[in-house]
Amino acid sequence: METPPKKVSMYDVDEAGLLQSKELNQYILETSVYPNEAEVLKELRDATSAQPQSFMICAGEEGPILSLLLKLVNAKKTLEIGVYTGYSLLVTALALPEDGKTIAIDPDRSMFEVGLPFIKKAGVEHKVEFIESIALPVLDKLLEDPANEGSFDFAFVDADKQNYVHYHERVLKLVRVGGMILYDNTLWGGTVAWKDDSGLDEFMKEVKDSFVDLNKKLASDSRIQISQLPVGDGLTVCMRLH
Ligand SMILES: C[S@@+](CC[C@H](N)C(=O)[O-])C[C@H]1O[C@@H](n2cnc3c(N)ncnc32)[C@H](O)[C@@H]1O
Repeated sequence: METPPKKVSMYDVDEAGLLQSKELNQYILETSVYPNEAEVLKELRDATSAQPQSFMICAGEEGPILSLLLKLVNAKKTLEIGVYTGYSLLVTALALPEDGKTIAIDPDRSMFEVGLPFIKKAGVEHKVEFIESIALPVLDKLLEDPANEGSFDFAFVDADKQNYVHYHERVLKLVRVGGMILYDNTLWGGTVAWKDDSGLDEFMKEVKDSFVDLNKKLASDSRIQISQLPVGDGLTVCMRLH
């Protein structure tokens, strides 16, 4: 019997990313990302590379766009779903004003502990409130207090991809009109455009289907304006319109 071809899994993340050109990806990193990356962010990225699931860290080229958008909306109060070792969290904390605050939710505190020394070193620990939990109950708890509605300027969603569609309804209530929600990985390695899924393992296929569904929903949601960027693994930027 023939051995079946290996299915594409989360561990097969290609360094070339969506560009499918390692050289071009490297060019972008070396030309515009790394020269402007804070030293402490570089250190956190290096420390994360020793972790067995280091592919989970957000793409280097996402840092600048995250920071830029946070500053554009004058973000002071933000939300992050999916912290891992805290790269995007540290980018956020560095972009917030001194009295800014970010609520960061993740059920795995051990990985946050890997990044915490760098957050402390950067002098931004006072801007971070880490909540050790899965996200949905925390969002529901926040929404129990009407004062939280429309009180966030910005949200970055980067966890538990199959639940993005459920996060959307909740996060949209928490973010103010004119505020932004960023959804990471929405092009899922380019697989959202694949006609034939037979090369994907079960998890990749399940997540692909949820992104195909989410992408359609976001594109037809009249409460937001979106731009889907081929940055990193696909980043959908949404602005709340009303
Ligand atoms: C892709 S990583 C986040 C990467 C991070 N934003 C960064 O910049 O490195 C996903 C994280 O989501 C967390 N996670 C998994 N399920 C979750 C859930 N239901 N709610 C919140 N976080 C969850 C995992 O523990 C993991 O740390």
